[in-house]
Amino acid sequence: NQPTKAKAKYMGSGPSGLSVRQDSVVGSKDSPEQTENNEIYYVFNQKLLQLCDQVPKIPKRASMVHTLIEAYDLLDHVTPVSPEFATKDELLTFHSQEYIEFLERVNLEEDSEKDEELKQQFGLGYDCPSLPLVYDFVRLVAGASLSCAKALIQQKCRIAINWNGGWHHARRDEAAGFCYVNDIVLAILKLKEHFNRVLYVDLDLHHGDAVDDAFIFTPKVMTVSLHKFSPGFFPGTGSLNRVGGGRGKFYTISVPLKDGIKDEQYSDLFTRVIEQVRVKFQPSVVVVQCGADTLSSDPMQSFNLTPLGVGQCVSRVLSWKLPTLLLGGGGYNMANTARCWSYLTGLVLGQKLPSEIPDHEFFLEYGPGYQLEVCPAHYTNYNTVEYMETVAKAITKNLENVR
Ligand SMILES: CC1(C)CN(C2CCCC2)C(=O)N1c1ccccc1/C=C/C(=O)NO
Ligand SMILES: [Zn+2]
Repeated sequence: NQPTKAKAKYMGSGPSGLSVRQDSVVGSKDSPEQTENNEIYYVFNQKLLQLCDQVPKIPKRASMVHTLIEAYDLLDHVTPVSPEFATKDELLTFHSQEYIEFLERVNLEEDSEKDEELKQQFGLGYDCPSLPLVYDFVRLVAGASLSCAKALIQQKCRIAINWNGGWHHARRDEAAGFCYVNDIVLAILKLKEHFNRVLYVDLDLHHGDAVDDAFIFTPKVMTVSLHKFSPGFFPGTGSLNRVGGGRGKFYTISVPLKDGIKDEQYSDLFTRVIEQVRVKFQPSVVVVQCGADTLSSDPMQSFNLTPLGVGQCVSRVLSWKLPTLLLGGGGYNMANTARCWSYLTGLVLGQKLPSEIPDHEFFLEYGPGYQLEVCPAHYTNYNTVEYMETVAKAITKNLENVR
């Protein structure tokens, strides 16, 4: 029961070229407006998939994730919700007017030489190639994460999922690190209006720098980021002594790791840190960025995790039974990213998925084994026991200053 295709009505070309009225229907087509109070909101529509499929470096990833989840019959157990476009005002709660109006203007341009230096100024260029319909993409990605935040606030669900969100590097006034809009900051700002203490957990290979920066001075949002930290590795921030500042000091937790870490060591450290965070911070809502570029066969070739390791961390957070928002993020081995996020969706539903990849449009991408499981690679693990102890002890010490 997919949401019917959002009935987009093009009302002639406005200033941005396309002004679309989005009648998003909630729930299934045969029960419009009806939303059984299901526990799990799953946000998507065809427009969002189409826009995300076009993002370079992750071609068709959005559709691969969605169709694998559908092929495993998981959509029958969630409430599929078609997201609204974020309004310009909603985008402006974090992003600058100049940046947003720039995206609005270049939305329709082909990749012309025009505005070239302007594009550079706003981060479009190398790490963030110009996207066709970039403004529509930004508004719908942000709208999807905001739809999740609103559903959690209105208690329409306890868990909300947007696998097309999680763009943690986007800055207030520029695209960065392949992120064009910071849907995470927008969602947290919305959640913060109704929840006292928001916990943000970033499991992506990369440090969630722009989310950290957005909340570095407030004790209302605690950010915990596990990431690769090594000379020259993007974004270069997230060292152990990055603890936040002002009234927010010690409410930023950085967990810097080395290449080669595997499921057990990763989830053990995560558990040690996050259980202390839970006791000290007592979050009222949790946002988890589940970037899958930590998996063993990701082109990043850095960490050596499998979906089981990521799942152990997500399960730990879900066991707290708090309102929880799950987001996507990095992940450049498309099939393994789809495997990971399908596995996590099954986890949320308490469903064990069969190992055989079900037949569906992208079946051949899962060869030669056509299995759900991801095998660890034979990487050297540079995270010694001593190093892990040092990290855990430093974080414990910092957390003594909280509460
Ligand atoms: C352009 C991509 C995103 C792709 N890529 C690899 C993977 C596969 C081919 C090269 C990168 O290193 N990228 C980046 C380049 C510059 C800055 C940031 C990133 C990635 C950020 C990220 O994942 N944050 O969570
Ligand atoms: Zn990443």
